[in-house]
Parts: sequence; structure tokens; C-alpha cells
Amino acid sequence: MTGLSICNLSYSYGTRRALDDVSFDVGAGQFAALLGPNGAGKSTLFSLLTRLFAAPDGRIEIDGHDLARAPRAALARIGVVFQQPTLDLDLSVMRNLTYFAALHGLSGRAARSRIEAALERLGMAERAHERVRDLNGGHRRRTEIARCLIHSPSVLLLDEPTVGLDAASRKAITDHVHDLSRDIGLTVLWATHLTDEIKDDDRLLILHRGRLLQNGFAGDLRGPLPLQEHFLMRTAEQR
Ligand SMILES: Nc1ncnc2c1ncn2[C@@H]1O[C@H](COP(=O)(O)OP(=O)(O)OP(=O)(O)O)[C@@H](O)[C@H]1O
Repeated sequence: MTGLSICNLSYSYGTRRALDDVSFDVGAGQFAALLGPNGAGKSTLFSLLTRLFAAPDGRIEIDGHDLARAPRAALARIGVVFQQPTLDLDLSVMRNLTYFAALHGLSGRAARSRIEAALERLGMAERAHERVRDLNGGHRRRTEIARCLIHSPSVLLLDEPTVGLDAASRKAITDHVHDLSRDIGLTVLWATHLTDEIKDDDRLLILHRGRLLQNGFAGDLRGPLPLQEHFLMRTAEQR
């Protein structure tokens, strides 16, 4: 299938089971929130999706490509924002993005027009020539999101991308990524432990202690309860 498909995925660090038989699909153009408390297994799942670790059990398909059998084709289809920032602070926004474009074999006018389009989409066009060190945390995160669009991926993976940001920056970034999914049909997997980043018509995947507890639309799953309350109840039941 296009989008993202995960089937019977498990992973252990020695004897510690971090993911236990996790399966879900995110359809093309869907925004899926992967919600879990600390230690749920979100970062482990991202490490498997980006092939930092190889998955010994289970299957991952990205935009129709099996990650184990066709890793180059599968990885070329994803854009990733890791939990830890990875920009060069002493280069400008434009230089950071130009470097990334070159890693993907893009240069000259083609690179420039994709970079400009990505910065425009994230509301960062007027900051293109500022040094990253001089940007606030929210603008740095937007730069990273713009960067992961340059090679025209179809699936975006974001691991707690709003950590450490103030409320206004968190909302701006959450809204930008929802817009990307809606406007250009990107499939998004957004890991978070913050329920206010999730909208009722988002796909919600609740991960707890390595197991997928719930999978459905957020509004349907929470029913009449605020999502925060629903989430705390579901995870408390499993202690
Ligand atoms: N390198 C490692 N060695 C041993 N255990 C690990 C390692 N990395 C993670 N774990 C354990 O695996 C489990 C899942 O951790 P993971 O970091 O994937 O969760 P998370 O949902 O991303 O949490 P957080 O929100 O705190 O980043 C936890 O019990 C964690 O202690």
C-alpha cells in the first residue's frame, strides 16, 4: 500500500521488550499521531522506521516499498525530523538546506526552487539568510521541517518535534504539519506525549509499554471525554 504499513513489529534491547507485536497502517495523506508516555517505545519505532536499527521481527512498508528488501527506495520516500535537532548552528538557513539538497543529488536552480518553496510553506522565507544560531527554537524546528520536504518525500516522520518549545511555537508547528498533510497529501506520523497537539479527525495510535493499545480516529476514541482524560485512563488501566 502507499503511505505507511507496519506489521507484527517487535524489538528488544537485551531482555527489555521495547516494542511488542505492533501493527498499524497510515493511509496515504493521513495525519497519524503516535501518542505514548515516556518509555512507550516511540523512539524505538522511529529508529526502526529510519533503519537506524534493523527490525528482526515484522515488516515495514513505506510508500509501497519493503524497508528490509528495498531500503534505498523506501528511505528515499521519507522525510524525518528527529527529537534532537540536527542543524549546523553556524550556517544560515539557506546553507543548511542547500547542503541537505546536495546530499540528495539536488543542486543549482532545481535545489534553489525546492528550498524556496519549502521555506515559503513553513513561513520561513524571510529568514533564509539568517544564521541558525540566531533563530528561536520554533524557527529552528520549522527550518528542520522545511529541510525534510526538499527531496519531495511522501511520508513524514516527526519524533516529538515540539519538545522544549513554548505554547505559541508548538501550535504554529502543529498547524503547519497538519496543513502539509491536508494540502499536499503527505502521510504523517507524529510522535508526541502531548494530547493538545492532536485533532479529532487525526488518526490516533496509543502506544504504551511497547504495545499498541488503541488505533482509530481521535474523536471516535475519546468519545465525550477530553483526550487527555481518555489517554490517562487507557494507560492507567495497563499499569
Ligand atoms: N539503548 C537502549 N538500551 C536499553 N533500553 C532502552 C534503550 N533505548 C530505549 N530503551 C528502553 O526501551 C523502552 C522504550 O524506549 P523509547 O525511548 O523507545 O520510548 P519513548 O516512547 O520514545 O520515550 P520518550 O518519550 O521518553 O523518548 C523504554 O523502556 C526504554 O527504557
